[in-house]
Amino acid sequence: MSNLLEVRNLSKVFTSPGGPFRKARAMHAVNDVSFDLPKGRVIGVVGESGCGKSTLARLILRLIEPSSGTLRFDGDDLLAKTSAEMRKLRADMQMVFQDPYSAIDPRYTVARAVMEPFDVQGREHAGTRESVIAELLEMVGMNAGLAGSFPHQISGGQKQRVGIARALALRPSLLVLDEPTASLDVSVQAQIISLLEQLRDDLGLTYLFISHDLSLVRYFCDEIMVMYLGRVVEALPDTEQPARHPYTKTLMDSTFAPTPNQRRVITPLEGEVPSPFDLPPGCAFVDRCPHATAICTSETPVLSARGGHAVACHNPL
Ligand SMILES: Nc1ncnc2c1ncn2[C@@H]1O[C@H](COP(=O)(O)OP(=O)(O)OP(=O)(O)O)[C@@H](O)[C@H]1O
Repeated sequence: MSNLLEVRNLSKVFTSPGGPFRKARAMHAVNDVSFDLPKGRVIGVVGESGCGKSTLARLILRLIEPSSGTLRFDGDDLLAKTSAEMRKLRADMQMVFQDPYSAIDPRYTVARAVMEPFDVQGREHAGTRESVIAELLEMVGMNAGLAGSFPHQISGGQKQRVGIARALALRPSLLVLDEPTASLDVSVQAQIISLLEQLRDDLGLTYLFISHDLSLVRYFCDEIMVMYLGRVVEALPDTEQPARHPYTKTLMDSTFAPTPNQRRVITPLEGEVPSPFDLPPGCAFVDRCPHATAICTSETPVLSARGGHAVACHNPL
């Protein structure tokens, strides 16, 4: 299986400017992340709020520029592309957001929203505008009669279907799904997940699926990357693997749900996430880790693999 996406040592540092009473500070929102996404696979990226999931997504689509690292998409060096080349390439790599309508003018009808990618890219489409709109709406399980509706006239689930139709309009091969169901009711969440599964099969799509919800990621994805404060701390080659990183174990223990429509109780992790600006020396998880030993406070563990299962921990389980 060839790789659609290859990410190597990708980092993003945000700096906060200093002032008369404050030093300038740097924060590694994404820190030395490497992975391959083979064509047709679904990799889930999971972690608590602020761990860098959305920043990783935006870096991959080059919506923001990395501080260092390399990105290859279908064999091409993405970072060597000019902005005009990137604009064309973006047709092939699309993003679905948690709130699809945050990026769409509220005065747009459903029809205009799903056709906007053609207008922005100046692309021709096969068939009449009406037939393309009908086809896109059908693809996401929406009645063509809703084409003339405005966002306030349709439900949250329908809005997300419009967001997915928009993302599919130019027939991408990669979809980056950033918490696509997080703002939806549980039953609607399950419908959107099954739509995404069906689209993956029908269109041969490759997904990077970002979520804070490990049970959903385990249900939906082929592989899982667990992020903690900008770093990948564990990469599981399949969803049945037991956790080897104590952080992943805690996330797994605090959730249960064999399917997305059987909801779960989430027990919050104990202890504070350290400030991303003042990372302690050693492992960033040390203050919350029941297995920490002296080395964990002094040496940052590197991600190392055993049988395709990688973990960054001095005392893996
Ligand atoms: N443009 C920016 N400027 C400065 N800091 C930023 C910027 N974007 C993100 N950050 C910081 O980078 C860190 C990672 O944020 P990011 O949004 O990627 O996390 P996340 O895991 O997606 O969280 P959430 O699920 O809450 O969106 C956070 O500490 C955030 O405050």
